[in-house]
Amino acid sequence: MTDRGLTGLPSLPDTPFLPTEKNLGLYPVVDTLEWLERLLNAGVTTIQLRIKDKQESDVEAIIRQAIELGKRFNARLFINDYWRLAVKHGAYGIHLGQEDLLTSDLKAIHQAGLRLGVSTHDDQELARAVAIRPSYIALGHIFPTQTKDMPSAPQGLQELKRHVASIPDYPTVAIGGISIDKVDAVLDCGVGSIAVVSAITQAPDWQQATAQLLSMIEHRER
Ligand SMILES: Cc1ncc(COP(=O)(O)OP(=O)(O)O)c(N)n1
Ligand SMILES: Cc1ncsc1CCOP(=O)(O)O
Ligand SMILES: [Mg+2]
Repeated sequence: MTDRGLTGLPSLPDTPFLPTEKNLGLYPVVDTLEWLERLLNAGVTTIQLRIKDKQESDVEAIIRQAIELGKRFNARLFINDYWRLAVKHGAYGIHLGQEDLLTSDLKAIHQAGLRLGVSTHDDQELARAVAIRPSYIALGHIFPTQTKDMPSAPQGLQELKRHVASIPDYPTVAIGGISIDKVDAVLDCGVGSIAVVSAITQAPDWQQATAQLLSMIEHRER
């Protein structure tokens, strides 16, 4: 029998994905080895390499080096999208969106012992994510963002709070348009982690922005 009825996905692992920290803290999402190294040196412990729309052969060397770097810093490095390369090179974890789930081998990822983060935008996607029993669930986008074209409207803080409350056993990550001035309000919704791109990479002073974000988010961690 398949799970297509509930999840639309052909085949799910029999047990949950490996756990990760309940509160993943500050979670920068970056697209180069240079950013990874800078941010790991600045004290970031959860991070994602998100390279878009390249051939696997063009990104394999970068992904391999990123995974080595993550291990050297004992960091939780999630690879976005390129799940085959993440499995091949033994990443800490993988991040997949709803569309990615349709073309990924979740059993292979699970069997290889990688953690899995899944994106969600609404109640239906949240139900599908829960059926997969991933390591964390991302909720977004929370506010308008310039970084990624989003077909749906931002979910806002009220929906974020409701979604977080509905999955108390999962580590949660909020993403999308989260600038430093919005961090406290997002944390008030109960999320364990805040993922950011532009709040760091477009900041006038990325070191100052990273230090401030780390201190605001760690200060609130339980
Ligand atoms: C932490 C986190 N949350 C959401 C996303 C978005 O993933 P996805 O919907 O697959 O879109 P792309 O990032 O692949 O364009 C993410 N990467 N990280
Ligand atoms: C990758 C991604 N997924 C949902 S929103 C987003 C981009 C977040 O970037 P920013 O923090 O600059 O809004
Ligand atoms: Mg994706």
